[in-house]
Amino acid sequence: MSTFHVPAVDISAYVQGGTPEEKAAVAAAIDTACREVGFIQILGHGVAPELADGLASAMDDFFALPTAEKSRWRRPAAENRGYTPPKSETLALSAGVQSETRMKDFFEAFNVGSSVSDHPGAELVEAHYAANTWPEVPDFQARIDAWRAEAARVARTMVTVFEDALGLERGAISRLATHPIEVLRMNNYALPEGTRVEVDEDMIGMGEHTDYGIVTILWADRVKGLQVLHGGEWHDVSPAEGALLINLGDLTTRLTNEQWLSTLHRVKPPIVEGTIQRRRSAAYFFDGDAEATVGPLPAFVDDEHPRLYRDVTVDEHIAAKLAGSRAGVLNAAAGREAARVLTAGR
Ligand SMILES: O=C(O)CCC(=O)C(=O)O
Ligand SMILES: [Fe+2]
Repeated sequence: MSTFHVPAVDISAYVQGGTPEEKAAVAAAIDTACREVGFIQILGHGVAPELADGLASAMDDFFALPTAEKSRWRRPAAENRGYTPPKSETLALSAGVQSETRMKDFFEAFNVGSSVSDHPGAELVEAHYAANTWPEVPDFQARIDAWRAEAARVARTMVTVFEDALGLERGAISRLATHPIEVLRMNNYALPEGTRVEVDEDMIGMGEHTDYGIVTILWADRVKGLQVLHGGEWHDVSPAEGALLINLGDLTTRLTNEQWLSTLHRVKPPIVEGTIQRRRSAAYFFDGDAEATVGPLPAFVDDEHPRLYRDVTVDEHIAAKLAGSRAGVLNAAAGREAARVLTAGR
């Protein structure tokens, strides 16, 4: 393929308190990366490597359990929590793309997120803040919560960088996230031992989609499989040692009136000796307050740049996306994302 690279940006000036000049250089690099790619490797994020080890080992412990045990932790499609067995979700439907021939995505996942009890006193659209359930795996919750807290910190730092990079006043985006919908989706891409894969045509770990919210903080192991769409072609991405990937979600596309685009991505783990090579990732989605209204910010609308999106609540937007991925209802409101998918090669 081509010489595509995911840009790498060291954000330590924002993490450790750099000079205004150092911060301006980071913000400028993020602006370029967001305009050109929308997927970035972040260095200098300050997350201790042991926390990533803890996350990965917690995932290994859970996904190694027998299917019947894992299935005890299934939750209704309307609650984005708990265990998702393989082939129960179809991410392409969240992006408004119908896929008639292809089987459902083969990833399995375990989801946790912020709950009503995390926001005492706030008036919440409760459907987005369901309680977590925790499997009986020793230290599972402690390992996951330690990661989640740091992912949340990095997400908030990125929002500050975004505000600077876009020339917005502080708070222009963060005011939309005072009690944000947050989900950590831990993904395991594996087929039962001995499953032979003869044709890879329809074999998709996770279908093409854009993430839904403001920003995603993505930990991934270094097995290939993640692909991003750039310049009409799919490109493999794996993070450098110690880097975290971040990518823009659709709410940021809407806020910036497409100055910055949420990047389409999908997962096709490698086939080695006739079977899928196991791969793991954990996506932390930072999605904004459910009742907040999101539309193009005034700074991005003028005669040459008419509004491309009507105002929506985060609730409305996320619910339509989740109905696509989790409940199989094609998201008719994702016309602009679907158009981008359809112009891409498969
Ligand atoms: O597995 C990956 O690297 C990406 C996962 C992803 O895109 C998601 O969970 O939304
Ligand atoms: Fe994603």
